[in-house]
Amino acid sequence: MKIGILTSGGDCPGLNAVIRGAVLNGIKTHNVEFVGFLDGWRGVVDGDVIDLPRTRVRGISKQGGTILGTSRTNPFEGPNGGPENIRKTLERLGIDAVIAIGGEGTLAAAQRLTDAGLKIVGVPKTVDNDLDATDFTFGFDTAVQIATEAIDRLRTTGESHHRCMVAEVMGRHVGWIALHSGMASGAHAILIPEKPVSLDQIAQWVTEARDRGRAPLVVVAEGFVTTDMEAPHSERGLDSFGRPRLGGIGELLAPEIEARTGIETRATVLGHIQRGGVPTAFDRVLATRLGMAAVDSVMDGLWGTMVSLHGTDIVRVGFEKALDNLKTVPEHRYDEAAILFG
Ligand SMILES: Nc1ncnc2c1ncn2[C@@H]1O[C@H](COP(=O)(O)OP(=O)(O)O)[C@@H](O)[C@H]1O
Ligand SMILES: O=P(O)(O)OC[C@H]1O[C@](O)(COP(=O)(O)O)[C@@H](O)[C@@H]1O
Ligand SMILES: [Mg+2]
Repeated sequence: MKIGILTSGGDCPGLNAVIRGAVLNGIKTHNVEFVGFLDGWRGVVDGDVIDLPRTRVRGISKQGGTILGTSRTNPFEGPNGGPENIRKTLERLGIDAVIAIGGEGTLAAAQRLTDAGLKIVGVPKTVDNDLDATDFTFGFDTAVQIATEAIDRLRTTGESHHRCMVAEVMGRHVGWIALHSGMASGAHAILIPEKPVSLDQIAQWVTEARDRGRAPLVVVAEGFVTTDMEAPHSERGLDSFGRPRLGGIGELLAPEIEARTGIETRATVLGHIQRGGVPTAFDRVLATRLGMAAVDSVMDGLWGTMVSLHGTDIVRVGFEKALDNLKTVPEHRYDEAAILFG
């Protein structure tokens, strides 16, 4: 048996650990061969693969990024796209099954291809931690760790200058990274997409913190909107899948906070730093287990399912469960964090 693996959509730390986990379990337990598709669905559509012998995955679980490359190619587009062409390409390459590692876009594509009869198993990937039907995704813990370290640094310079510091973190639709890094770093306000807040409320939290002698710290997710905004702030056009590129809400908030509070305010965007570099031990273990479990799912013929973390167990769930809803920050988690604001 030969399994093809791909990594697709935005990268995040832990992708290589998934690949290694899959290859080692496949070779040691099931005696299967592996190839890797280069650059996500692009490699599937073009039949662009590399062999993945055990030597190729040696020591990679601590490496950030993905040794296979990634892209936002739509597998249904182009002269070689679509299920029939892909089926022929897989047959030509002698590939029996595919493991697709990706987020909601990748899994939506995988679901459509599985519905058309292709043999695909998924591994959930999102640094934002917004996929439903899995408790955590690998990469999230690393992003929170990186963000927390960066915010701790902003804190000391903010304190020296008696400034308000605004740290902007990732989070297109959900505020998990902001919630966790904000709570870990003792933020005086955490602003997330799920909970629009007025500028006056933000200014009040900032003023309260200053009045207690603190240098106010605000953590904001890129997808946050104030109660006066209709859509998340976007100033850099669209990405290759046609979605607005977010980022810049921190710079928008800083002068508003300064005007309302009289406190000198600076904004910092953490950006892709949150997605780069070595994964934490937690993410390496989670990613390795998911990769191993994905191969077991292939051996069991569980097409159209993904492996997922449920408590401390790795379980199997249908793609539709993951795609039905976004995993947003629940009200009670926000309310709990808000006790610490101001
Ligand atoms: N409904 C869909 N049908 C087919 N392909 C899709 C669909 N949604 C997204 N894709 C493709 O899935 C890939 C990854 O999507 P994207 O949302 O960028 O990343 P992620 O998998 O991280 O969510 C892209 O190649 C995109 O073209
Ligand atoms: O710059 P890129 O690659 O378009 O990605 C930016 C986007 O990716 C995200 O990090 C989400 O990625 P995930 O698919 O891993 O959740 C968003 O927070 C951000 O808007
Ligand atoms: Mg996505």
